[in-house]
Amino acid sequence: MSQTVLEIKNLQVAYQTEHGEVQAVRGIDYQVQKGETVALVGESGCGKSASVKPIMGEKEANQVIKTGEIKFTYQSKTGEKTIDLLKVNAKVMQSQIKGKEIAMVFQDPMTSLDPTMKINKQVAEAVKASYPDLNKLQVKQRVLELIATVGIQNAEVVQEQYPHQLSGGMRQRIVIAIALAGNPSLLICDEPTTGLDVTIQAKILNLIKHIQKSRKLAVIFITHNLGVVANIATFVNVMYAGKIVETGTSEDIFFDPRHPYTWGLLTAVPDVNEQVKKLPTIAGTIPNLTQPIVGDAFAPRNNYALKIDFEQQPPMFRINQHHYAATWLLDKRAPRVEMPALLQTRIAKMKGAGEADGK
Ligand SMILES: Nc1ncnc2c1ncn2[C@@H]1O[C@H](COP(=O)(O)OP(=O)(O)OP(=O)(O)O)[C@@H](O)[C@H]1O
Repeated sequence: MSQTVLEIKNLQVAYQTEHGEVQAVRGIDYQVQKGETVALVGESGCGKSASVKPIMGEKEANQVIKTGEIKFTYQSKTGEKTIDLLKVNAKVMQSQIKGKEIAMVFQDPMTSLDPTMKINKQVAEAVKASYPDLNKLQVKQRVLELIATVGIQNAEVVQEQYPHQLSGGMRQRIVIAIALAGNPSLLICDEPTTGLDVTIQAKILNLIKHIQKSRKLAVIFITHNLGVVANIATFVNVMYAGKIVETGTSEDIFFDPRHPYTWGLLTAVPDVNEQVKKLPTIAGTIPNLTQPIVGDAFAPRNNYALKIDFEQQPPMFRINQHHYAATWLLDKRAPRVEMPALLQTRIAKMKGAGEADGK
């Protein structure tokens, strides 16, 4: 039986600026179940972070929640509880939810770690914040356990070091240990591997996958690089200009993508087997979100756009029970359009490799 940990309904977030109101999140809906990883993927500025900050109760002075619900279900001291995170007061958020039930791992570990404090002290603070009744020895043991949980073998040595003495990958492991200190039910990872070199990136991704599986965590994984989530996401939500434009399982998105924006993102993922001098990028830029958007926000950059794309917002067309895409190309009146040849070749190769592996 699946258990819904997070349910977001019609979330709309704007920012007030001197140039007008930026409609950063224009109505998104999705759920995260226990033991699932949901990826939010899209170019910079498409609203990934803006849609996730309200989950953590983060509120910039110019942020306005236009409407929506963020239902979070967790085990409180008195049993299972469902709350709307948009309605929880800041004190409860700080004392009971943030860093405890919901934890976050950011891109740059140095912004999460205190450069002047030894690792053991930083992990211990996180442990004590969630378990104030533990004695000194219990805290010490828990710190070592957490450091070992994130795959650090010489925990005794590492815990005595300062962040600058560790590599980027090790620092990110410590940030993950701190995030796990309160035994959260939801972990939000915001570009956790960006900036790390490819082999370290793969190791951190494996670690997150392992932790997610062994603890049956619900994970939201934010990235601009679709390639990163291929092996860890249960579901992928592709975001563009503040909306989810395609949603499906990893298999749906990687083997049967339907939105031209998803085609663009997939084409931009480097393929180690292809000798491409310059990676194709999606031409053009995201729209100005202070101006009203008519039709499909992606239409001006979409080589496959139909006349109606410039006039009417496409609905989410159903492809299968969990795969939907908002593109007029899926309307039964639309001409038949094939995805770019490069992508077709890649998918055929991936399918071939999968079959050869017996998958
Ligand atoms: N505090 C703010 N004030 C004004 N505009 C903001 C603020 N934060 C975000 N925005 C705008 O909201 C839109 C969505 O930004 P957001 O940071 O959510 O995008 P993102 O997809 O997370 O991008 P990135 O990958 O670069 O973090 C962008 O147009 C951005 O400029």
